[in-house]
Amino acid sequence: MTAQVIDGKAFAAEVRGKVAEHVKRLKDKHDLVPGLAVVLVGEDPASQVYVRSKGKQTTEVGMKSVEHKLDVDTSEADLLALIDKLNKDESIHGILVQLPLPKHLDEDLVINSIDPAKDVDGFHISNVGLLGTGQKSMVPCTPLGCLMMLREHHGSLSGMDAVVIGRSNIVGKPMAQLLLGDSCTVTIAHSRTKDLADVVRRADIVVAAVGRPEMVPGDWIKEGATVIDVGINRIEKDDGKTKLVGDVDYASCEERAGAITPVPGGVGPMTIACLLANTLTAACRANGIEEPEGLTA
Ligand SMILES: Nc1nc(=O)c2c([nH]1)NC[C@@H]1CN(c3ccc(C(=O)N[C@@H](CCC(=O)O)C(=O)O)cc3)C=[N+]21
Repeated sequence: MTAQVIDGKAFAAEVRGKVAEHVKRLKDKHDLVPGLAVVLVGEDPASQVYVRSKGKQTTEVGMKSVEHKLDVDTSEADLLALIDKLNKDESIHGILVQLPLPKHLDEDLVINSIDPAKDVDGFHISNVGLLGTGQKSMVPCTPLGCLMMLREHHGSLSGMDAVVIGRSNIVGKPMAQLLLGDSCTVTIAHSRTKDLADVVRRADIVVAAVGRPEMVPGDWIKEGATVIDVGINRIEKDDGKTKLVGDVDYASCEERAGAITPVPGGVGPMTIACLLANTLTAACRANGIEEPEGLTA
């Protein structure tokens, strides 16, 4: 079997189109412009590229984009003061603090100081708890993007066997919650899992989110399974140039899977599209306006 390629880039463009339509409606009907603030501490070049592309896409869908670039040695008190200011700013509906933060800053403390209603990353403990209990929450962007692609491809996920490889708070755990919410039988595997190959071989859906380049070989994949590759790893090729690869070995997995997301052009673009969708959702909720369908879990 040769897998159908799930085109995350095209799907993300569709999602952004939907977001843009709703943003226009908010402006016309309610004179409301959703605003997203992105906070970047330090000058990691990869983060800067990512923040720039978020800012550009935010403006393109008609929303307000604000970037705060802070010095790498910014104090915790100063960062918390900025978040407090953004929490109180009525023109800002979404706040994203780019992770990871420099070592001297307490990530949990910082994330939990964001108003949960503006926590468009869905990382605040209160959103984590709401998601875990099946209540309305802000849903983390990467898992939400994966869920949207799975629903689009399969329709219903009910009763499917799903294996999530990776147990991070930002992808693995929330992904498992979302799949459970859609009635999958969910296994969370990780670096200590015994017989990982056998666990993965049972899966109708494999979500790879470990951050290890090409670690899932094709012979772990059940014939016809759907493979969602969350990894974005920059590796050096033999000729000294670099390229982006995922957490699965694409060439061999593609031969066995029924469907697969590529890297780049898969989960990555959907993550940013979902960030915009979450900002729109947050703006609607903050103003008691009915939120659009199909843009959240
Ligand atoms: N609070 C917080 N929230 C995040 O969501 C967050 C974060 N911090 N820190 C950094 C990571 C990374 N991340 C990416 C999103 C999209 C692409 C993306 O669109 N990638 C393109 C390729 C880009 C390229 O060519 O380098 C693709 O996969 O096609 C990449 C990386 C979100 N992150």
